[in-house]
Amino acid sequence: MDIIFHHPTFNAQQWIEGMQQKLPEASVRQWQPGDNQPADYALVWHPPVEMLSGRQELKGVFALGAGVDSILSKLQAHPEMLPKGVPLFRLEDTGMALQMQEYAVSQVLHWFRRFDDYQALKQQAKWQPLDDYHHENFTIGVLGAGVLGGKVAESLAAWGFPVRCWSRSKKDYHGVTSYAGAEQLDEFLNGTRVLINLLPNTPQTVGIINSQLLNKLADGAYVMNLARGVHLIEDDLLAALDSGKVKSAMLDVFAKEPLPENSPLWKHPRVAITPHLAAVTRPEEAMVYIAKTIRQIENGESPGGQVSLDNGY
Ligand SMILES: NC(=O)C1=CN([C@@H]2O[C@H](COP(=O)(O)OP(=O)(O)OC[C@H]3O[C@@H](n4cnc5c(N)ncnc54)[C@H](O)[C@@H]3O)[C@@H](O)[C@H]2O)C=CC1
Ligand SMILES: O=C(O)C(=O)CO
Repeated sequence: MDIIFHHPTFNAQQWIEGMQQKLPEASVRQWQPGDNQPADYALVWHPPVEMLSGRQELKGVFALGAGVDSILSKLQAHPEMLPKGVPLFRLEDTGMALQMQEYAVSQVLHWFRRFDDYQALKQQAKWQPLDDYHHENFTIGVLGAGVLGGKVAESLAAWGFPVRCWSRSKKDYHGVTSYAGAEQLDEFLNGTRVLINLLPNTPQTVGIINSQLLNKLADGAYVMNLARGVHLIEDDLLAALDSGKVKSAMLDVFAKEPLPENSPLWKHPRVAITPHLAAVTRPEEAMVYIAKTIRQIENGESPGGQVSLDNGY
């Protein structure tokens, strides 16, 4: 079995040795331009078109992340990049759900205990106890309730918050009220105080967090974007912050990354920023998952994690 690997920043040696150890029967190599030797599987992130095109022999391509939008958008321009019938897999959780839970829970608690307000008071050297917030007025809505969103929703429910989620089909997460489809989006938004985005980037979800949507949230809402920058219209968020409709935002992803130095988001006192690291690929967990999936394919089983090219995620 031959496996080719390409990632613009990961330590290739670590991945080659790791995969080799988990699949001793495999021969794993870093793909180099001009390498047309056969391969059974490809492990990729931002793959060059020539790495995959024409490789009809592939039994699977593995995206080394959860979101496959960058691969699918490249496929639009170069459909030959994924030969017909070759399945595309993505990482499902592999340690990312815990990171998303840490990120979301810590930020929700920060807002709920009004640490943002106390930080602002501290700047003015003001000793001023504020009214408590109450769980019943702190409904959390998770947009996108898949592998990551579902776990984030459940972990916040465990802290006693009313939690709801929105997805394409109904979900059954412990302590979480499920809303599904475009027809239930308004109901989901009505009364949501904290909006957390974990949707995939698809033509249906681009620009979904816009003025219209923000105006349907509870007054003084909080917004956390952990999915993709294209989901959020940044000017609409700034307007909602300035009008007071949105109290604060925590953003990990941006329309343009790195976020340009002249973006007004940097200077906004009620916007917090992290540089797209809410959840990163953990090599060991990812390699265990990929090796297990490869074994399932080799045994003729149908593994999970296959991307639906029709749905775009
Ligand atoms: N900021 C970061 O560091 C990271 C961000 N991500 C982002 O998180 C996203 C979610 O990852 P997973 O939970 O693994 O994906 P997933 O595919 O398991 O879940 C996606 C969810 O969105 C829902 N959905 C999709 N299209 C919809 C639509 N049109 N209307 C309503 N619901 C819709 C699905 O029903 C599903 O519940 C990734 O696509 C990626 O963009 C992932 C990892 C790290
Ligand atoms: O896995 C993903 O989709 C990511 O965004 C990683 O940063």
